[in-house]
Amino acid sequence: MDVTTDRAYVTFLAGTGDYVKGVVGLAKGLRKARSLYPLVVATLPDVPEEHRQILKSQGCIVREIEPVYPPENQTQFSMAYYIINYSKLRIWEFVEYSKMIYLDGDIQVFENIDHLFDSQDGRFYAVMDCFCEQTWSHSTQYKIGYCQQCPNKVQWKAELGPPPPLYFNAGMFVFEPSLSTYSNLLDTVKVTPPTSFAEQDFLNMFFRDVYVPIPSEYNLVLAMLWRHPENVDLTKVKVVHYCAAGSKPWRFTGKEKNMEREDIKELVRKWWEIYEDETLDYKTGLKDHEEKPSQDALLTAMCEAGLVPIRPAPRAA
Ligand SMILES: O=c1ccn([C@@H]2O[C@H](COP(=O)(O)OP(=O)(O)O)[C@@H](O)[C@H]2O)c(=O)[nH]1
Ligand SMILES: OC[C@H]1O[C@H](O[C@@H]2[C@@H](O)[C@H](O)[C@@H](O)[C@H](O)[C@@H]2O)[C@H](O)[C@@H](O)[C@H]1O
Ligand SMILES: [Mn+2]
Repeated sequence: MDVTTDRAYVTFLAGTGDYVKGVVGLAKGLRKARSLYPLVVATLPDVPEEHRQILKSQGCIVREIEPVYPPENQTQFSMAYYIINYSKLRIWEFVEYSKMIYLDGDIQVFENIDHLFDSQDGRFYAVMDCFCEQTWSHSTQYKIGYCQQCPNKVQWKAELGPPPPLYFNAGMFVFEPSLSTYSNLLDTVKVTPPTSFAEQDFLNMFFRDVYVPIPSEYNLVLAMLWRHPENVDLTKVKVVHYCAAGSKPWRFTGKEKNMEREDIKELVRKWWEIYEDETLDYKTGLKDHEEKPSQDALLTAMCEAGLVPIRPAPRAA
């Protein structure tokens, strides 16, 4: 596995609430999955200093971003707080990284997915979403019972025009930061009327021509378990997205619809198992007085361990 320093995972944190627990869980999950890359946390200004310190103590790279707001509009977002999710667009400005994997704070990575960083450039990789939840009741798809997860179950009616293009869940995606893309995103969002799924709808429109669907094992949208169980093999799932109503592990009560399911309770338990595992806490590893190994010593150790990092060109004498 080539190790380069210009790759990283990135998540987004806003507010003074408990999503910081989600991000801590994600940082520990990536460590447990032995990912080779750091977790960058794009934080809005309203994230308290105490939360930033917690994230830094877990080895996260904390980067403050400014909010991004869509144009004024009377849109009813599917969830009122979705308006802050437009701020995710700031991550395209993190151009010190050539490739990043975005993960929502309510996602857990249970198996290593570093290989996604080797996917072909110039594409936008994400998992297809599902239109069957109540959150989609505003949409034509929902009204006629059409879902891209089972396109033959209810045919898209020709009189409705072409079927909707493949649509991804924006809780996880592989992308390349770029100042030109960033500038284009911000210019376009200023003139794009907001819609129910906020930045998720916007990103689907923006990246429509380069979107490449990847298997649901990389972002299990929990509703798939009861909406399309035939499309889910839990034994293969690497990434779980706790986006169904009532499924956020750090505030789980089990009272909402579908939250009494044994598979849901097991996935929540697995999240807590990582969150509470102190052996997964970030350790600087070296006592302050100990000499940190030189870069060469680290690279030699990684070569010997078969990690075969890209060795920097020998320094000029
Ligand atoms: O109060 C909030 C709401 C959202 N988020 C971030 O925005 C992401 C998207 O929101 P959410 O996951 O709740 O949307 P869902 O996937 O459940 O629709 C979260 O995962 C967090 O990373 C946050 O930090 N604070
Ligand atoms: O701001 C819009 C959000 O839209 C998405 O969440 C939705 C979507 O997946 C629906 O299809 C589900 O029905 C719903 O439960 C879920 O919350 C993303 O996960 C999130 O990161 C963010 O982009
Ligand atoms: Mn989410």
